[in-house]
Amino acid sequence: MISELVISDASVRRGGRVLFEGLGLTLAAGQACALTGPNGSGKTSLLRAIAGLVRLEAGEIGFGGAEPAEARAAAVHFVGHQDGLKPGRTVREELVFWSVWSGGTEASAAAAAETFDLVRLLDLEVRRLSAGQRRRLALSRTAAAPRPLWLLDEPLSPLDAGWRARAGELMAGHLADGGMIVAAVHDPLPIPAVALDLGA
Ligand SMILES: Nc1ncnc2c1ncn2[C@@H]1O[C@H](COP(=O)(O)OP(=O)(O)OP(=O)(O)O)[C@@H](O)[C@H]1O
Repeated sequence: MISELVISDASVRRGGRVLFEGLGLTLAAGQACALTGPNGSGKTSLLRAIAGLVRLEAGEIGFGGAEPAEARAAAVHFVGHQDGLKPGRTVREELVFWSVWSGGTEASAAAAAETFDLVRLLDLEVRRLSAGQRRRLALSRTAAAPRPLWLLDEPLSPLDAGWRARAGELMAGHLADGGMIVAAVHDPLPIPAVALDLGA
């Protein structure tokens, strides 16, 4: 279990351009960060750097003393903007795959399907889902296996008003349980969050 995320003096370069430098962020258990900034300012790149998928040019990302590779493998859910779902799998196959892969079980996958109202869609191929249903399926990974740090890239954008509110409740519940969230957003997050603006 990790209980802290500390980013210090971080810089990331992509395509020959420095996206940000000298960036710092400290999150404790129970805290969220709303990452904002114009298109191309580096929000996704920062989430990917926290997940270990993009190399920092300078600086450090620490997980409260845990070994970074282990923390990333066992304590982080990354729900990307491109949600990484396989179009030819059924919702059930996708949910069970991600659940077992991230340390959950078939039973926790079934519970996640209930939580995200996916039960009637379980036999449908992912390619047939609407944008909001796809996002609910991607977000259901967070319920299928408990992991303390959620990295969410525009988690609410395709969701309707009811699901935005429900996602806010689920995020608030995660924070109340001592979890942490870093979410890249263009609209305000429906939970209290530290603001980090890459466009500032
Ligand atoms: N693999 C790559 N090679 C070259 N440039 C890249 C690569 N990945 C991202 N970039 C560039 O880095 C910049 C930041 O991209 P990023 O996706 O992090 O921005 P963002 O703030 O999430 O944008 P948006 O709000 O549009 O989602 C963009 O100019 C993008 O073209």
